[in-house]
Amino acid sequence: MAPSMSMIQSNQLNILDFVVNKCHGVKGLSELGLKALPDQYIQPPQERFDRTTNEEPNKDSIPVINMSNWDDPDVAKAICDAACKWGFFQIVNHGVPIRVLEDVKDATHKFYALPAEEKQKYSKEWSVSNNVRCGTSFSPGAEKALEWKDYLSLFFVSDDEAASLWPPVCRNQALEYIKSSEPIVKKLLEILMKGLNVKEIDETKEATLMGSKRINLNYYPKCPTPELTVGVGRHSDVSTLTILLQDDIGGLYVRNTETMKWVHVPPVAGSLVINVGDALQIMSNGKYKSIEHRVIANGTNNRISVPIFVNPRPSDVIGPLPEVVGSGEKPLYKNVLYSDYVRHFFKKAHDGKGTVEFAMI
Ligand SMILES: COc1cc(/C=C/C(=O)SCCNC(=O)CCNC(=O)[C@H](O)C(C)(C)COP(=O)(O)OP(=O)(O)OC[C@H]2O[C@@H](n3cnc4c(N)ncnc43)[C@H](O)[C@@H]2OP(=O)(O)O)ccc1O
Ligand SMILES: O=C(O)CCC(=O)C(=O)O
Ligand SMILES: [Fe+2]
Repeated sequence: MAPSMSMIQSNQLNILDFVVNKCHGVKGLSELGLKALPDQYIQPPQERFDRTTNEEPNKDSIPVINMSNWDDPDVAKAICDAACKWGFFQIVNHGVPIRVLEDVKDATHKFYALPAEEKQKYSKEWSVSNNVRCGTSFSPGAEKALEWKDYLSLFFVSDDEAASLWPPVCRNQALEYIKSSEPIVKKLLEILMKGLNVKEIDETKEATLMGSKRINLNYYPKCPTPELTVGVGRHSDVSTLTILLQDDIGGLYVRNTETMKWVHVPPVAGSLVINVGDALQIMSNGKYKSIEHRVIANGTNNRISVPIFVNPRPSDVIGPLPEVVGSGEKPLYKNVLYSDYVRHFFKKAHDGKGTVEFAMI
């Protein structure tokens, strides 16, 4: 039987079964036209976002950096400064064609427009590979309150694997976005490494910095009571760098670690948001910051975002780079197997900056 509003009101609908197991996601819930948020999504008061108390009043903003002259020392300085202070910046004139960005946004909408039964083929239960996973919230089994977000997560192994396993409606667009962002990723890492006195990125270092990639297609549907829930709870990414494409709706907030208030990352047409992840914070011995961020739920609009997580390979051991701690600086982090680190991240609910404690000395 197709679910209806009255089934929800009379508690006949098993929300978790509908959203998680049947793969309708929160998009399916939103499209039922709910007037009230199901209890499972009600966050504790301290995790809700109240603009009057949480938002940075002086509108301090993360930098927008023009990459057209990427060899300019001022550009390199702006990038390293932003990575130290904010852990976040936006880039424009980055060399990724606007058409590629538009195509991957369209493809994201097309994927989420598929019937639930089609999306279910990629769910944890049915997917033929761990590298392809459609889900909702973050870690529903570990969360006290769910997050108002659906996702498709694609771990890139090879073009051949993507061709056979990734959903046809978004496969080529996701691959093209990954491929065409590679030059800017390399350039950013080269600049950031120079800032740490790493003169050359040899093959081993390149693999540890950017040897694996995961792309997520995130969907945040319109929410009946957005002030009671979150799109994504407070977390830092476990990547080396994240390259995030957002649409024009807005809602991503970054922690200002000086004031502890939250700063909005406004959509800038044609831009990409770059953030430092935990792996780079660890490798840089804390010089570059993997900053806490969150996404609010929206009562009026559906929103999408498409992050590419650029990571070490799962089999890499990461720790402070010898170039950083070689001159006697005290290491803040121990060496950890990257897949252990990521598994630790995925097995708990979002907990702000909690994950990095796993690697602290
Ligand atoms: C989804 O909402 C998110 C996601 C994020 C992500 C931020 C990032 O920075 S992602 C970059 C992570 N790096 C990598 O993926 C590269 C390294 N990968 C690995 O080492 C492995 O793929 C692995 C992650 C360790 C998984 O290994 P494996 O043992 O083969 O796989 P499983 O047994 O299936 O997974 C273990 C555990 O993790 C959960 N999980 C796996 N993949 C995902 C995923 N893509 N999204 C969510 N959860 C995932 C899986 O359910 C398992 O948990 P169980 O409790 O079910 O056993 C930031 C913010 C967000 O809101
Ligand atoms: O949707 C966004 O703007 C950010 C999503 C995010 O933080 C993530 O997927 O790790
Ligand atoms: Fe994130």
